[in-house]
Order: sequence, then structure tokens, then C-alpha cells
Amino acid sequence: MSAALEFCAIEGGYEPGLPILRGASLTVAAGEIVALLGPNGAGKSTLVKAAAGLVPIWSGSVMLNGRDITRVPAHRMVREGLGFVPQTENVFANLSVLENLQLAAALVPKERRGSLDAMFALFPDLDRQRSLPAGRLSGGQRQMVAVARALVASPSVLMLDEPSAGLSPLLVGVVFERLKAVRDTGVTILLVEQNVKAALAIADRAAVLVEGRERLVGPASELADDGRLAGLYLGGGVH
Ligand SMILES: Nc1ncnc2c1ncn2[C@@H]1O[C@H](COP(=O)(O)OP(=O)(O)OP(=O)(O)O)[C@@H](O)[C@H]1O
Repeated sequence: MSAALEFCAIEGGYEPGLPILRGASLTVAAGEIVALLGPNGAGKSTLVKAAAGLVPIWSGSVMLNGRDITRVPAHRMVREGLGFVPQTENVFANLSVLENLQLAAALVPKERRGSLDAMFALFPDLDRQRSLPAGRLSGGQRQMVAVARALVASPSVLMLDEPSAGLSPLLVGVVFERLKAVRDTGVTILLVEQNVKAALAIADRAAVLVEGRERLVGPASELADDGRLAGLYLGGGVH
């Protein structure tokens, strides 16, 4: 399978001299769901933000479908085909579901703009609530609005930062089931998650990041039973 998103020896951080990413490498193949796991502060969010052009990369490269996007500014990423759903403030609470999607669509170049009907077909819950302000939706439905906003730009790769945050287990299941449906439309997914169990259940492969470097990468089904995973969360090394 060809690589859709490739991180190669990424070093970077928010302030010069204070590296957060310390040589992180990871390949996400086209059509995969890859879970990016790791303890608090490992740099998971920083890595996806760096790919999205929101955190400086000092060295290394990010390739999207074979194109070097390392220095592409954040506002150009949509044109490149990289979608990003941040963890917070990812919808306009005072605007309706429909207005949220219309606004997202208005910011997308015509040649990349997907139809809103396709979004409502993918998220039937949102179709039923299209005139409701996003702030009055359930947490799970709000996440779906955030995902749909990113999908309007027809990304080839979608990165999501902890879409399960703050959701009940039941809603996590509902949102993740929709992410699988998104993947089935041909979108490659990189999923940052604290919810290890739920993430491994939908991912094809997973990577564990510790102190800004990947320490364990493998098929999700194998990592679920791998004792080294818990060791890395507890601060132990991989032996
Ligand atoms: N805007 C920022 N400015 C400076 N440092 C930051 C900023 N955001 C995060 N950091 C630091 O970067 C490090 C990695 O944070 P990051 O959010 O990437 O970790 P994470 O693996 O996603 O953790 P979590 O699972 O807790 O969200 C932390 O030490 C954090 O304090």
C-alpha cells in the first residue's frame, strides 16, 4: 500500500531550545486508520498540529501522498488535501449545523468542495438537526459537525485530535463507528487518542509516542494484547 502521510524524523516544538518532538517517524498507508497513542504530554497533539502547519518543525519532513508539505502554511493545508479536527473550539456553537457546514464549504476552493448532501448522508443525526445551533447538540453530535466541517474540503487524509474527549462510552462508540464509515469513503485517518481501548478497536495500526518519539508501532489487534503498551504508559521502557 502507498503511504498517504509520512512523518520522517520530525523535530520541533513551541519554543526554540525546548524540543517536544524528538525525531518522530510514522507512516500512515492509504486507506488505513492509525491510532496515535501515548501518555499525557508525549507530544501526540503537537505532532498532528505540526503536520497541520500549526507548530514549527525544525528538522525532518512531512509528506502527503508523496508531496513535501513540511513548510506549507496552515491555511494552505486544505488545498493540499490534509484535514484536521482540533480537540476544542472546532464548531461555531451559535451557528446552526447547516450554517457550520456552509461556512466551512465557503472557505474551500471550488475544486475541492464536497456536497453538503453527502455530509448529511454520512451523518444522518446531523441531517435531522440541521437547523439546531451546534451548541445545543450532544457532545457526540458536535464532534460529528466538526468532522463533517473538515470533510467538506474532501481531504485525502484526516487527522483528529481526541475526538472521544468528554464523551460517554456510548457516544464514543457512535462517533468511532462514523469514523469507520468516513474511512470507507476513501479517507485515510490518523487518530490521536487517550481512549486506548476504543482507539485500538477501530484502528488498523497504532503507534505509541513517548517523549516525542514513536516507541512501539504495530497492528492494533496485536498491540491490544501487548504488555509493553501499558509499560510505556507507566513510564517504563520497552525491553
Ligand atoms: N501551546 C503550547 N506552548 C508551549 N508548550 C506547549 C503548548 N502546547 C503543549 N505544550 C507542551 O508540549 C508537550 C506535549 O504536549 P501535547 O499536548 O502534544 O501532548 P499529548 O501527548 O497530546 O498529551 P495529552 O494526551 O495530555 O493531550 C507538553 O509538555 C506541553 O506542556
